[in-house]
Amino acid sequence: MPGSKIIIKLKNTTMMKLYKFHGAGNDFLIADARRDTVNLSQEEIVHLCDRHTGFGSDGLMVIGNSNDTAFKMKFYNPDGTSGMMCGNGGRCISAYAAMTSANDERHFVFEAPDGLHESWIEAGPETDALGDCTRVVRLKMSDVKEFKKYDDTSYFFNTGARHFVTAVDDVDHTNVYANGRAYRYFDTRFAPEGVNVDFVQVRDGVLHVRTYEKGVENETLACGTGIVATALAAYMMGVQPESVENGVVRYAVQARISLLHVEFEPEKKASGNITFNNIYLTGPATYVGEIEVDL
Ligand SMILES: N[C@@H](CCC[C@H](N)C(=O)O)C(=O)O
Repeated sequence: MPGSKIIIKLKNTTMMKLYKFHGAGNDFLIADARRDTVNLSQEEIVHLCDRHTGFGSDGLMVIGNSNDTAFKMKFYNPDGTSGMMCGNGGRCISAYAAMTSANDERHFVFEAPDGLHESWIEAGPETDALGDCTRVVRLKMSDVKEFKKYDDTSYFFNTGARHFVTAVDDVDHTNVYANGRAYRYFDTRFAPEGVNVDFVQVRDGVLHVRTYEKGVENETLACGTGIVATALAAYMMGVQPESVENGVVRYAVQARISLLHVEFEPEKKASGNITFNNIYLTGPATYVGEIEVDL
């Protein structure tokens, strides 16, 4: 298997492997319940994801067997909360499924918290000088049937996870941590669950986005459901897409360290409502290495 390998044996008992991936810098630990017995408590998830006292990640996923699809994905935030979709997680778990498949499979249908998803390995695997191994993964997201407009530059979308998207004049100098926390914790519009917050600025036809993620309670380097929400909001704000072909709208979205693409088909209903169908998120998913733990 390509990628660097770190084996950490804490005690000499039964071990569970965890695979470290990142999707555009949004990093995850993956446990494989198809092979190992995975029975993690919330406390253990919080510990594993902790950047100081654990291994560190923006979330943990469990890949499991499914009766009807290639696999089942369960996602946990680093605070142990779950029940939502994770876009970059969906791309990373697809890269992991490809990496562990017998015949280098490149297309998957899988179950996730918000329903069925389909993914394709579009390019790779390509190993870099550090031994990290990247695949370009295209992920079909759930259609979005409803959203909320607050004003011309701010929208709420549920793209599998809850997102508030707001346009800013200078995203590089936006205080994502302070402003994100203010919306997440103190804005009654999003209570009691809270919200992820995406700050976007359009520059040279590209959406530059920075996201405060709830559950991480900080800025992450990218957030897949947030990148999708940002592209849908940009469409509603009248931002010129990178292309429109046969009804398919495409935006380029620059997260902190990677460029991703979002495609979708907007549909205007007789009621005047707009829905977003056939939404795809495409970007890199990188295998970093594996660790072996006992808890
Ligand atoms: N990073 C994820 C989103 C994870 C869920 C989010 N933190 C929440 O609590 O809603 C992505 O790539 O979509």
